[in-house]
Amino acid sequence: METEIMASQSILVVGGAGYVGGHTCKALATAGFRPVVFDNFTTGHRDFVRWGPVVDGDIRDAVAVADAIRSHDIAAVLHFAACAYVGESVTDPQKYYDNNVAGTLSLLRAMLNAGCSRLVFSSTCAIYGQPDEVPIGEATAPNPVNPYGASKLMVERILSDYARAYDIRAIALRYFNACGADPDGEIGELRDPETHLIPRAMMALQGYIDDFQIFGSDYSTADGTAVRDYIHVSDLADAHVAALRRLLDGQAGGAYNLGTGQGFSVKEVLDAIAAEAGEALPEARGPRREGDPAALIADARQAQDVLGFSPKYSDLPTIVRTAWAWHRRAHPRRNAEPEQR
Ligand SMILES: NC(=O)c1ccc[n+]([C@@H]2O[C@H](COP(=O)([O-])OP(=O)(O)OC[C@H]3O[C@@H](n4cnc5c(N)ncnc54)[C@H](O)[C@@H]3O)[C@@H](O)[C@H]2O)c1
Ligand SMILES: O=c1ccn([C@@H]2O[C@H](COP(=O)(O)OP(=O)(O)O[C@H]3O[C@H](CO)[C@H](O)[C@H](O)[C@H]3O)[C@@H](O)[C@H]2O)c(=O)[nH]1
Repeated sequence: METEIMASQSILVVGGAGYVGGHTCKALATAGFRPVVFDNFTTGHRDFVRWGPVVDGDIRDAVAVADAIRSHDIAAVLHFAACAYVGESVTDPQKYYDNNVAGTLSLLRAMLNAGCSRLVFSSTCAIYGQPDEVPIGEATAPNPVNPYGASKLMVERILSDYARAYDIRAIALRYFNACGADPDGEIGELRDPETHLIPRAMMALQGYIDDFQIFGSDYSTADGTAVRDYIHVSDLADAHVAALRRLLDGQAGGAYNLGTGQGFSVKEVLDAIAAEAGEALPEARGPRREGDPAALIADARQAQDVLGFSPKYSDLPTIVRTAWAWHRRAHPRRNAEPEQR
């Protein structure tokens, strides 16, 4: 019998030069797909593009996206492109609704024009706002408390309306706290400015910031600091491959939480970082950051059941070890000698 050799399918990874998109390109290549990055490099990194070709472009340019889909014979789109700073979304909502919502409408127009109908979308636990109960299941009523979360919820709504009306099938993946770095050390988390707990703590250890603080010690949690569900970026990447396969198999779209179901407090995360680095962090405690809920923990059983989601790297020591290995390279220690005044 003749064996049919399938050419590897090309997947357009919009925002593929960023943190989660970059790791997902590696997972796609490992799984036998050909990732084609489409990115405007506002927050992305050229040296994160390692597993396939790149098209420089903006998702708000529907003609450029449609051209990329046609010229690379794209089978499906993974959509990571967005602005993703919660605080900035409050002070500059226009930027968020323009890039995240209008940008996605433009991307969808390009997909419809070019005949590409499968999409995996990066959503977030921010769509839930400040829910009263954890763990948070997908049926929890969404109630975003900032324009970033609102923009992601709007896109989810658009995707379900488009799925009903047009030939579009989409899976939204609602990540909780993405963290860690590629276990092989190829890429990691690199932003400017950096607002996230783990990279900020590591930048403080390496002498890059001197204002690191624990935001709030008076939450109703075991040690008073806020609790989050930290999910390793490589596990997120694998979940994207699983969601993609489901869509390419012709199965239904939907929305799935991605987390571990286990929460760690800020204090517990910092203790794990100190243990890995062999060095204590400054114990500076500041006020709560506005809009931060006390605890966000995922109920990710639907992702386990439907996508076979089974995190491999999301134990706290592995998260911290991979992040620290990357950060020491991205931010070599500086200011070893205290400045003379
Ligand atoms: N990092 C997290 O903890 C987290 C949690 C939940 C959801 N998300 C979502 O996951 C996605 C990826 O997040 P990330 O942390 O990797 O962010 P990131 O900033 O590292 O990546 C975003 C990428 O999209 C590109 N981009 C932005 N706007 C674009 C546009 N108009 N056209 C083309 N490219 C554009 C950027 O240059 C960058 O490469 C985002 O949609 C974010 O909202 C992230
Ligand atoms: O310097 C810091 C930075 C953060 N924190 C605390 O650490 C916890 C985690 O904060 P991150 O900024 O790392 O993450 P968030 O939980 O705020 O953000 C996550 O959820 C957001 C929605 O609420 C977005 O989806 C975002 O992309 C995602 O990382 C929070 O309690 C925060 O107050 C500190 O104590 N000090």
